[in-house]
Amino acid sequence: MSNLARIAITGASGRMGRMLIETIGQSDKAEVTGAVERPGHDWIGQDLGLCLGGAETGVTVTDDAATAFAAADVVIDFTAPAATLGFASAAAETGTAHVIGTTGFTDEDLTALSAFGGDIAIVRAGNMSLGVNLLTQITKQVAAALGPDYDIEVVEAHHNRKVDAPSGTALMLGQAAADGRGVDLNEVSDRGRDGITGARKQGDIGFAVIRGGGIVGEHDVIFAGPGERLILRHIADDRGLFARGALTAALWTLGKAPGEYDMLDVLGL
Ligand SMILES: NC(=O)C1=CN([C@@H]2O[C@H](COP(=O)(O)OP(=O)(O)OC[C@H]3O[C@@H](n4cnc5c(N)ncnc54)[C@H](O)[C@@H]3O)[C@@H](O)[C@H]2O)C=CC1
Ligand SMILES: O=C(O)C1=N[C@H](C(=O)O)C[C@H](O)C1
Repeated sequence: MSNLARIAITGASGRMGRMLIETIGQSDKAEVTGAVERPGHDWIGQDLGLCLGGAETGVTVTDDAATAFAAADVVIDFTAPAATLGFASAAAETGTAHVIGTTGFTDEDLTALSAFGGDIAIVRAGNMSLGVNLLTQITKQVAAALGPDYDIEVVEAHHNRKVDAPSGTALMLGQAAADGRGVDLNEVSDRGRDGITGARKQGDIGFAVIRGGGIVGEHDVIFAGPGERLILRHIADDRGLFARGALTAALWTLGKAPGEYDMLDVLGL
């Protein structure tokens, strides 16, 4: 019997699904034992390896999440909010830990997800990279140090296939800035400017969004103050960055008590 952690991948054919399968394939600590796609997808019923243009793996792509999860130690899920809510319910039923990279949740979705943290270990982060999670800590520190005459703006850029905005990462950075200032992000965030907007309101945290080409993910936190600007920047060069973070999180969940965790817990930041 193998000592490898058994991992089920949802959204197996997606950009992140493929990257996760490649990353886990190179790991000596884990193996892909399940692959889930949405009902009606071409890959359902086919061998995962053949779908990816490689050798047969013995893993059949399925739309039956519960069966795939029951045979896994942990699920890694980068799909879409509605799908992830369903997967959290299935993972809670099968007692399988759930690593969530999906972004674009509403506050109601997040409340619903929280309930499953009573049954299983859930790690959720809008960005699984070490650099961004470190940047949230730095952003909080800088926001706490600078007064309200430093305007905070979060600018993010992503590829033209991304469906949610602002990005999960931008929201993490905005939350960190709000935490640093001791304010409620919902009360100060300015997420859409168009037309005669009036002057900027002091204390707001603004978000701006760029979509184009194949940009993997870029984030700036700008502190624009009297006579100077401080800009904190993260650039992701390669999606493998997120997949490696997700695998680290998946291995970290093994033996963990039920609860809601994030990458700061995983990385010990
Ligand atoms: N937290 C992080 O570090 C990162 C998060 N993301 C997030 O991950 C998510 C996915 O991103 P991509 O892979 O670029 O998107 P994608 O569109 O390439 O892939 C999504 C996959 O999910 C599948 N899917 C959708 N509904 C499903 C269902 N009900 N059952 C099974 N499969 C289903 C789709 O068929 C598709 O294969 C997005 O929310 C994105 O923002 C992406 C990169 C890094
Ligand atoms: O959709 C993406 O691609 C990414 N999504 C995440 C986000 O919304 O922040 C993380 C990363 O920036 C790539």
